[in-house]
Amino acid sequence: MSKLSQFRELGKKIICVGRNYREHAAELGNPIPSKPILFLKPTSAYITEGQMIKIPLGCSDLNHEVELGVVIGIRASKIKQEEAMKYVGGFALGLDMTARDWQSEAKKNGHPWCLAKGFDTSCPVSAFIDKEKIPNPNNVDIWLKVNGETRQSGNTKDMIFSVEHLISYASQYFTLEPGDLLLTGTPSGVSKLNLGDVIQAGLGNIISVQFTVS
Ligand SMILES: O=C([O-])CC(=O)C(=O)O
Ligand SMILES: [Mg+2]
Repeated sequence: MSKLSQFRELGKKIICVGRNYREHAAELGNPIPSKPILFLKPTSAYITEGQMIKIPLGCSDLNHEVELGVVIGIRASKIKQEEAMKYVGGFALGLDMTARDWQSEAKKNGHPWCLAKGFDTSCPVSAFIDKEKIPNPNNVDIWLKVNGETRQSGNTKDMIFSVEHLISYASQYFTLEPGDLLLTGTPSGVSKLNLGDVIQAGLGNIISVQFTVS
């Protein structure tokens, strides 16, 4: 299991969940989903603390989305919700950086979100968090500040679909592999970032990260 401390090198995919908090779905004018909305980011999107978030060329509305990340510990295919936690190796805090202008255009045209969500530096992550540090991932405070001002402040108990439900659901379609990261969706408060902004984000007082937009 110690290998999971390098989940970014080990994992083959980043599976993201969209609209998993009612207030965030509402703030973007989207309906509440009746089943999880999944999309992928490439692992080339990863950055870790000390690296900068880059505004992608041509993007004029880069947004932050703070999310609880679940790191898969054991290969999982078509598993039941009741057994899902056995396959969890640990956790991470992730930022689902989003080019909102590109995403809005893609939504309007029925195009994929690949570029809007998967560009280089679109997945800043914390260090690996041991599984024991988060005994109940469905009740964790999650927060994000920009230049010291709170923008997002939520709790994973407000997720529409629980961590167990998401793992089970995703595993019906993708074989989950050790090191894969599942980002569980963002609470409300997403907002536009500018050059030089400093983001601090965390899970309660379990972990916090800092990234600069450059
Ligand atoms: O772009 C969106 O709003 C969908 C999403 O990733 C989320 O809800 O976390
Ligand atoms: Mg997101």
